[in-house]
Amino acid sequence: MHGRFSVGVVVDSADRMRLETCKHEMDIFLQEERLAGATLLVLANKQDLLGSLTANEIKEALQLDNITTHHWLVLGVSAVTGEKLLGAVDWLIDDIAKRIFILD
Ligand SMILES: Nc1nc2c(ncn2[C@@H]2O[C@H](COP(=O)(O)OP(=O)(O)OP(=O)(O)O)[C@@H](O)[C@H]2O)c(=O)[nH]1
Repeated sequence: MHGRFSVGVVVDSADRMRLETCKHEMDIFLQEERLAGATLLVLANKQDLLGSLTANEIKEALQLDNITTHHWLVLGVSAVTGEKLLGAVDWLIDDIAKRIFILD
């Protein structure tokens, strides 16, 4: 099921301390009624920094596998190198396109 929104969350993959807060905030906003059916794009940013958590580790830390109410994708990106940013945009366009219905 697709709702009207795509929600993007940018996570600082080099900041382990903040992940707990991030998970807590996500748990809260995913319960919002207006976001029912919204898709969730998690950008695990700062992949260029040595020692940052991988996209898979971010997925584990945020327990994304437990999210059954929303379609989600986690992508390891870097705002500095541009790594995977195009992939993120592609996914968003694809996701939005699924909501376009042509009535005739
Ligand atoms: N190496 C690297 N630095 C980045 C990346 N994205 C943002 N930054 C830098 O990180 C610094 C802090 O930016 P952010 O973490 O985006 O800022 P923020 O979360 O709004 O601010 P804080 O609350 O202070 O963490 C800035 O100097 C950015 O240029 C990235 O992908 N790689």
